[in-house]
Amino acid sequence: MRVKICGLRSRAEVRAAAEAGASYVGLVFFPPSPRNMTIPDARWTLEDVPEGIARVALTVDADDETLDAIVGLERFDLLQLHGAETPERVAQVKSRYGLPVMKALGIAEPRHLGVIDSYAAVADQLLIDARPPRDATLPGGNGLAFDWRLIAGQDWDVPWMLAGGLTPENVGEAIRLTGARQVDVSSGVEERPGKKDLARMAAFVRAAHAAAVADA
Ligand SMILES: O=C(O)c1ccccc1N[C@@H]1O[C@H](COP(=O)(O)O)[C@@H](O)[C@H]1O
Repeated sequence: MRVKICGLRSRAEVRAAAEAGASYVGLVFFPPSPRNMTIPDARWTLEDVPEGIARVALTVDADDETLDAIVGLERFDLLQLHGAETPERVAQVKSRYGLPVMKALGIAEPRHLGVIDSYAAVADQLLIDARPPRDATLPGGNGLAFDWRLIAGQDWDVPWMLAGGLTPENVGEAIRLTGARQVDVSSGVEERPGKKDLARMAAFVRAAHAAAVADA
């Protein structure tokens, strides 16, 4: 079981996520988000991440100039594209930067599963998230879950992560229903938007690992 904790905003939060056992730590580069990270602050925030933990940069329909600045920090191992990027754009980003790319896809109904294969053909990983409401400011990080039965028994040609409204309380059931081997959380481990709750991060990782062991 691999856990990603996203929307971290300080070195203390990154350290706590690592100590809790996260396999991925994520920073959000999206100004409307309460978890937004500036490029200069990211360099310092990720200065001493332990070896073996993947550092993820989350962007939303970012242009090349923004991605150049983020990748130029030389701090990231994985790019998470969380906007309306097409499969062509995913392929372009992957080849321009030579970093693995994880494409986030929002689902709410069976018909939304249809596009996933075209992204699996170009992305290194997929992140299956809840589809945000039409009037949402953020395309993710809304603490919104989808009906996990939609993807029960599904698998794709590349590794995938389950996200959307996960919490220490529900992640076990989500793993049991979907068979996810990787899970991602942001708002479910916060004390308020943009501020992580260190005890909830640890509880989340414990619950995810317990469900994976129970499943094995
Ligand atoms: O967290 C954000 O602010 C955010 C902003 C823009 C796009 C995605 C964002 N977060 C990602 O959304 C999912 C689910 O989050 P949550 O656990 O439901 O709060 C997760 O991948 C976050 O990384």
